Amino acid sequence: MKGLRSSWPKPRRFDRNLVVIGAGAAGLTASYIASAARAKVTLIEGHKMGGDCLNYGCVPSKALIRSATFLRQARRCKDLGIARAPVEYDFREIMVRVHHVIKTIEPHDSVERYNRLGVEVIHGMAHITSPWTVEVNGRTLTTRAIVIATGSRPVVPPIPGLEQVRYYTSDTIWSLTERPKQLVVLGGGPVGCELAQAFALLDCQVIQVERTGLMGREDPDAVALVEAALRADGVRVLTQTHAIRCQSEAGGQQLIVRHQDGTEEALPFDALLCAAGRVARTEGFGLEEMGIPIWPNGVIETDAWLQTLYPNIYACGDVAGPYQFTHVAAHQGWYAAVNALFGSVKRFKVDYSIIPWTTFTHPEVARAGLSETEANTRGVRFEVTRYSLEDLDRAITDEAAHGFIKVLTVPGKDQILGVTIVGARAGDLLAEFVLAMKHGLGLKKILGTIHSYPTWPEANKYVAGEWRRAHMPSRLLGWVEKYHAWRRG
Ligand SMILES: Cc1cc2nc3c(=O)[nH]c(=O)nc-3n(C[C@H](O)[C@H](O)[C@H](O)COP(=O)(O)OP(=O)(O)OC[C@H]3O[C@@H](n4cnc5c(N)ncnc54)[C@H](O)[C@@H]3O)c2cc1C
Ligand SMILES: NC(=O)c1ccc[n+]([C@@H]2O[C@H](COP(=O)([O-])OP(=O)(O)OC[C@H]3O[C@@H](n4cnc5c(N)ncnc54)[C@H](O)[C@@H]3O)[C@@H](O)[C@H]2O)c1
Repeated sequence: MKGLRSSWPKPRRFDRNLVVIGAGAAGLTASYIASAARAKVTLIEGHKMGGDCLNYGCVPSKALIRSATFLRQARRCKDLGIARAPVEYDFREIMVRVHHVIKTIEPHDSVERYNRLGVEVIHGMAHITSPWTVEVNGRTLTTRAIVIATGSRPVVPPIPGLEQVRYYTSDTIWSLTERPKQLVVLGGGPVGCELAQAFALLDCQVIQVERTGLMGREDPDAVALVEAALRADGVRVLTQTHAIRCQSEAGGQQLIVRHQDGTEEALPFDALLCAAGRVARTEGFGLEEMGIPIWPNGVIETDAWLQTLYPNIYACGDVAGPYQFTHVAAHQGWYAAVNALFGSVKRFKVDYSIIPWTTFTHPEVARAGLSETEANTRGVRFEVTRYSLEDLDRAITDEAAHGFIKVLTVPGKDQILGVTIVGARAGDLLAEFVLAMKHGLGLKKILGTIHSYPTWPEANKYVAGEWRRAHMPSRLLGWVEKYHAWRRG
């Protein structure tokens, strides 16, 4: 390692303790932590502060989903005893609102806010020129350590003819001002499912094409509920279907797909959304020249401390993997900053033990820890406890009594190995399990906690109750029964 670094001249002194490249969730957190620790830190952003999450990802997608959810509720007003709830809307106005939401959140990630926190922010494309130097806007900054937080970009699959048709990615779909009449969504991951459902509710005819199955990482029971909900909202879901080519003719644009049985079909569209995954941004800013290795899945090779090949260059967020979530990027940002600044004294391995995530379809799917499939693949022994949200009072009053909580525990113990929740408020319900798992609290502790009535989190207590019922101390209960009989005389 030392040898590697010695091929570059080391500055005699450094202008900064840390240079962070990229102002998404990972880079913002890393620079915030560094300035809070009184280090001299510069954050370089080549495009928009807030990165993907604010500008093209979580924020616009959740804002769009909110409008779509309102339309679903209005259309199902009879379920709530309301005869008619006519709604009128303009697609353009909904997109205006999406951008308004971005603008409202923008100050949280702004240059002004970070300047106030003590972070120097430079707008420009950074280029790493040595282990201790970064170039931006023709200036060379010297630094003790570097954090790479350059994120990821959407994959555009190599489908013949794609370049000749009107296609969008999550980077560009937010520029729509007119509703596409027919939208083809390519991909059945979280982006594809969330957006296919939202656009269908906004009265687009949506066809979703997925080469395998929807939401491949999730519990099959959860996926079945989401797939049924997508269909009920009007999405034509085509799984095990391959995109063959795009064609543009006088009659319009088409995606030719091949179904599992080998038949081909032409799907007409006026917009096609590529939601086929995201790939780390690793090119064009010095990694190649520095020989920083990339794993076969495209992310920068890092160790348990997020160090790259060069011990003073760290990577975090989507560019480092293994997850692609805002909260994981922020979590890693803390480790990257702390290890970069204090690693020679004490360093911390990133804790990936309990990673939660939620896909914001309707119903939501929320996960932490192992799924049944993962536990089986890894040979982990487990018991399953299930609670149906159909029995939850609050879900019934909300006319949303669908879904379940599934908890995996160590056989004979209440220790939680994993949780999958499907339902209207799954993402919120998950938080209690994440806290329990993180701090080693078992289902008995959740059962012993008062949950206010009638709330959704009561479901967590009820699933713990199901576990308890299945693990009653039968011998003791036999004695207790005899005791009561004796007391009756
Ligand atoms: C549609 C969609 C919905 C999503 N919804 C969710 C969700 O609900 N929940 C969730 O947890 N995650 C969600 N995600 C994923 C989430 O957006 C990402 O995991 C997260 O943004 C990653 O943060 P990051 O800091 O690693 O990268 P980014 O946010 O991509 O930030 C990287 C930044 O680096 C900058 N940059 C790159 N190269 C350079 C350079 N050489 N010099 C200077 N700057 C550079 C880029 O301009 C960018 O601003 C969603 C993603 C999409 C696409
Ligand atoms: N709620 C959330 O937390 C949330 C929401 C959206 C995105 N994200 C993050 O963003 C990342 C990217 O999401 P994504 O959905 O784009 O990616 P993904 O990798 O999760 O899913 C992409 C899907 O597209 C399919 N696919 C790829 N090429 C295809 C082709 N040519 N034809 C048909 N299907 C094809 C794949 O089989 C896969 O199922 C995810 O990893 C996720 O972590 C998170």
